[in-house]
Amino acid sequence: MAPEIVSSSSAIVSTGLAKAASLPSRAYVTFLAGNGDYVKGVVGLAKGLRKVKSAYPLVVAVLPDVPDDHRRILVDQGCIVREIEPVHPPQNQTQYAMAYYVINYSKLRIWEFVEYSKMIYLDGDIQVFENIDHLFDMADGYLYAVMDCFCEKTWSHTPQYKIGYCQQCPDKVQWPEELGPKPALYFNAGMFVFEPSLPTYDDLLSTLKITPPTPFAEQDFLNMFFRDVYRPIPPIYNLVLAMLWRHPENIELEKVKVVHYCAAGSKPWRYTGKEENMDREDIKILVKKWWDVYNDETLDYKKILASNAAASTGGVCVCVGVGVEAEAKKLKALPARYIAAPSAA
Ligand SMILES: O=c1ccn([C@@H]2O[C@H](COP(=O)(O)OP(=O)(O)O)[C@@H](O)[C@H]2O)c(=O)[nH]1
Ligand SMILES: OC[C@H]1O[C@H](O[C@@H]2[C@@H](O)[C@H](O)[C@@H](O)[C@H](O)[C@@H]2O)[C@H](O)[C@@H](O)[C@H]1O
Ligand SMILES: [Mn+2]
Repeated sequence: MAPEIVSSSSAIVSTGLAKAASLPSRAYVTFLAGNGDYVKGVVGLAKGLRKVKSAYPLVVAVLPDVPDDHRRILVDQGCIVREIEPVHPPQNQTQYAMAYYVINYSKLRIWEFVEYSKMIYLDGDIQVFENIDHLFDMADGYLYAVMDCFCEKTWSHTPQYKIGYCQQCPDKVQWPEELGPKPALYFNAGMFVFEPSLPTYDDLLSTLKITPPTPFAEQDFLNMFFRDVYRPIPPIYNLVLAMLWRHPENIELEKVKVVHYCAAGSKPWRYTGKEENMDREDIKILVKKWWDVYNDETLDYKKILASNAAASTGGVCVCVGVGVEAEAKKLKALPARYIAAPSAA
């Protein structure tokens, strides 16, 4: 039987708490497809956000093919599970950089989550090691994201790769005039700060219908669509791992807050250390850091619920869920009606 989709209770808590304290309704959001092992990435992300005491919940946009047991796991970790319909790009002969990228167009559904005024999208293969809630306070009207790197083989189809040009070091190889204007700044779509909006959502989907797909699928499309409102933020907010060997001069690892395990072979839950660059000491440290959070049972939502319930006295708020406990502390005790716990399936 499908688990109770928690958005009813946790959303009440998060929006209820927001209304109670007139906090803007904000949330982190990630995307989960299939019945494979990416669910481990999302569990790790939920626990990571809890460890850094984020004040906002984690919404998980799941495709219909995400099985009930995986949804239950996410609900039990305090996530707000929202089912979305897939988004299919126009029929095409495009060779995607990775064949599975075609499912990533479904990320576009998150612009429809207008119960939130601002959201931070994070891929399921991302971990947040330091609190980034302050990014929600950046000016409205823009899409904020970290610039990508064009130096990996995944970019070998592009002119910039062929001439050795990368926006991370624009002076190393000058962009030749004969290739036309220099490419606009290009962001990695594994992490971005955005504002859900129905007009934008409708515009995204109608524009997609007439846009021939390209190798980086929805990432290319989002860069084209938001080109005029994209604002770069520092790489500490989305360390694309390839930066460690492609542009080490741009990275101060000890200052990095968010790590994106997107390099081939770097997904912690699949890590063998055998692929190129995966035997680097910094990669081994980052993979261990991910596992330390994933295996930390004190970060399990259910354990927090149980210890809160034991500690709570009548009338004191037991507001839990990814992020709301921090919010609850801020708001002091609220009437017991804000007790949040996933309703039984
Ligand atoms: O089988 C899959 C493949 C991808 N994803 C989601 O789509 C995102 C983008 O894919 P991925 O991170 O593998 O792309 P990369 O950043 O490595 O290019 C993942 O982080 C997941 O959130 C998923 O849920 N299941
Ligand atoms: O569907 C396209 C994907 O494109 C991006 O991943 C790429 C990109 O970062 C390249 O620059 C790297 O070389 C490559 O390794 C990495 O996989 C996003 O991380 C992902 O969320 C998703 O949008
Ligand atoms: Mn990713």
